[in-house]
Amino acid sequence: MLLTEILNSKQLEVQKLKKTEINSERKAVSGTFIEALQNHRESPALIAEVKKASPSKGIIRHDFQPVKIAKEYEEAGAACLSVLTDGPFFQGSLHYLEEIRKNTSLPLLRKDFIIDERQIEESVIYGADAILLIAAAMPAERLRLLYEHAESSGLDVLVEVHSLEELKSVTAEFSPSLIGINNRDLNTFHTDLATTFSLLPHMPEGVLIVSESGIVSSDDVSRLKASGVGAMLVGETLMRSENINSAVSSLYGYAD
Ligand SMILES: O=C(O)c1ccccc1NCC(=O)[C@H](O)[C@H](O)COP(=O)(O)O
Repeated sequence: MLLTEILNSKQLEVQKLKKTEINSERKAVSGTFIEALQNHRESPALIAEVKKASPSKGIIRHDFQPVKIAKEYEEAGAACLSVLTDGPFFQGSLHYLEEIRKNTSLPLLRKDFIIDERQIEESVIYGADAILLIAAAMPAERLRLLYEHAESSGLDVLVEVHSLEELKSVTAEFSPSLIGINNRDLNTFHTDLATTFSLLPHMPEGVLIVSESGIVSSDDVSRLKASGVGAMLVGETLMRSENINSAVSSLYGYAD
C-alpha cells in the first residue's frame, strides 16, 4: 500500500527532524488561507498546486521552475497555492515553499504527509499559511491533536477525507473548518469526481469544502460549482499546461 510506504518514510524524516534545532521569528496568521478561499472572485475558488511529479504519473512537469509557476498562478487569479514539499515521492522541497513565500503574496498550503508536531513548526518557518492533515494517515484522536497544534501555531488546516467512514470518524472527534474531499484513492491512484458528490450530503453545515484531485475540464468545474463546493485543488491539469493563464481560464469555462 503506497500510503503506508509514504508514512513509513515520513517517520524516518521526522526522527531526523527531531534531532535538529528549529528557530524562527515567523508567525502564521490564523484564517489567512480560509479567508482567501471565501473571498475569491471565482467559484469554486482555485487552490493551484505546484507539483513536479507524483507516484502515479512520474514527472509531470519537466521544465519545473517553482517560483515562476507560482507567479503565473498568481497572475492567473488563483486564490491560494498548494506546494508539494515531499521529496522522495513527489520530488518536492521545503525550499520551494520558502522561495515561493518570498516571491508571491498568495496564501500557501504545505502539501505533505504531516504526522508530527515538529513538521507543523517547520511548516510555519518555511512560510506555510495552512497544512494538510490526511484522515487515512492516523486515528482521528491523533488528527485532532495535530489539528489543535496547527491552529495554535496560526495555521489553517485542510482535513482530507476520502470515504464516509473517515468523514464520520473525524467529525465525531472534532469540527474542522475546512474539509477536503480527495477524489483520488491514495492506494490505487484512481480518481473519480463522484467521490465529492457522494460525500457532500454528509458534510456538516458551515464547513468550507474543497474538492481535490482529478479535476481536468470546465465541465468538472461547472459540476462542482453547481454542487456548492467552495474550492477546488488542481495540480496535474495546470502543471501539464504550457500556458497557465489560459489553462485556468478554460477550467472556469472562459474562452481564450
Ligand atoms: O498525485 C498523486 O499521484 C498522489 C498519490 C498518492 C498520494 C497523494 C497523491 N497526490 C497528492 C495530492 O493531493 C494531489 O497532488 C492534489 O490533490 C492534486 O491532484 P491532481 O490535480 O490530480 O494533480
